[in-house]
Amino acid sequence: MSFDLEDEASYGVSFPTGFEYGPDEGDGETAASSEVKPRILLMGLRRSGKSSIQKVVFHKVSPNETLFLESTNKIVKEDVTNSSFVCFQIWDLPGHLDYFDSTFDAENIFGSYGALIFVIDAQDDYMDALQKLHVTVTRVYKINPGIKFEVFIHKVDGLSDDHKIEAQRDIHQRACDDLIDAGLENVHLSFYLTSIYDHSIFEAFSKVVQKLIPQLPTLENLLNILISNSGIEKAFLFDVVSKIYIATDSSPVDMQSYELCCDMIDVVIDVSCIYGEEEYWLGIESNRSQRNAIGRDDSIFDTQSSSVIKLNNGTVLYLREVNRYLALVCILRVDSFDRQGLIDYNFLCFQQAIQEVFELRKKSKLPDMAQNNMLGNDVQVNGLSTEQNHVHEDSKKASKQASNNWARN
Ligand SMILES: Nc1nc2c(ncn2[C@@H]2O[C@H](COP(=O)(O)OP(=O)(O)OP(=O)(O)O)[C@@H](O)[C@H]2O)c(=O)[nH]1
Repeated sequence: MSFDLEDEASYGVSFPTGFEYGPDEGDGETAASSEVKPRILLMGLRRSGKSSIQKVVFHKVSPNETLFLESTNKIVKEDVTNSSFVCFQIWDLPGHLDYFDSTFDAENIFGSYGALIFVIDAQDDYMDALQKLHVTVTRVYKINPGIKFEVFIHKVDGLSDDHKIEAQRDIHQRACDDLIDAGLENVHLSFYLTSIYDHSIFEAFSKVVQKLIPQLPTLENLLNILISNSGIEKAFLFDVVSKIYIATDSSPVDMQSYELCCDMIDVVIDVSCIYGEEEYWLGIESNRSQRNAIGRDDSIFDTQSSSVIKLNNGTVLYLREVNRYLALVCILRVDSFDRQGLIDYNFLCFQQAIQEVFELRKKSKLPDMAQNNMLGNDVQVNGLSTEQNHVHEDSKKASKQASNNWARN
């Protein structure tokens, strides 16, 4: 598939300042800094790939550069505060330590609202990893029954398709059997096949992060309204820096569409680095340095910016910035794009609705929620805590108000 790039004017591109995570404009204290953030814990045996995952997804390190990463020796904590919807901490927990030992405060490590990602090296003998997974899940579940357990069957790039499916089936079966034997049949584990060498790691991380966003149903709903009124086939709301999609419409996601949208973000970032700011375009050495260079000056940020890529199969990729960190990437037929005015109008309604949901989030009480989880008192309704349900109900109202104005296709 070849890219038919439109003229340079359509690359009115601009991306976040700094390409580093930080509080959103106008957030002040409220959204990012003052609250207890959900926590994503990366666990697994030594050399299973935990640090590599974090580096590739959140630091734009290329997969090959992880080959010689040194073993992590202590818990490494990092804040990811990239938009009002996606604020969390990632903790990389080295594989050789026993966190249930009295030297660690397990209640503190595992007691927060969030997810535990257990990474299993699928290229290695995974029996020890399964044993460790079992011990971890049983202990952590006692401390924090609200935590989400996610299992990454990792490094699958080295396996044939048949092998991948067989590994997933076998690991799933064994892990669930062990839990049933321990009387923990209600504990839910989600499994993902991942590799840092393709988009699967971004896809899996997207799904993990989405589970931590209480407004997800509202965002999905807004995207559904947007695509049905605008003749769009598929739309993703991306966190641009990490290429995690924080929401999509409710039609199924096919990997190829997701990859295309990720590639578009890469193209747009690269072009904006080259043409967005004169002083940088000569000095660019690699993708990474481009990304680091991109936001040293606020001047390349412009909320009006957008990009169009026409593919030679009659499909158009359309990207619009929603706010400093989020971008909407849509896939549509070229004839639907004839009505770009309507799409742009509906996009403004969508942006407005997102803004309102975003305002509501600032008023939410995540610290209380995290506290409740820590004590194991949280009441869960439909997988959302009561506090999350309030946020969801309020944001549903906001999105409904904003979406009344949308134009029909
Ligand atoms: N083939 C392949 N190798 C990977 C993948 N992810 C990580 N690796 C390699 O696995 C090795 C170990 O990765 P690390 O990220 O250091 O592992 P870790 O789990 O953080 O290890 P500790 O810090 O010792 O707990 C590195 O050489 C990585 O390049 C993957 O998806 N595929």
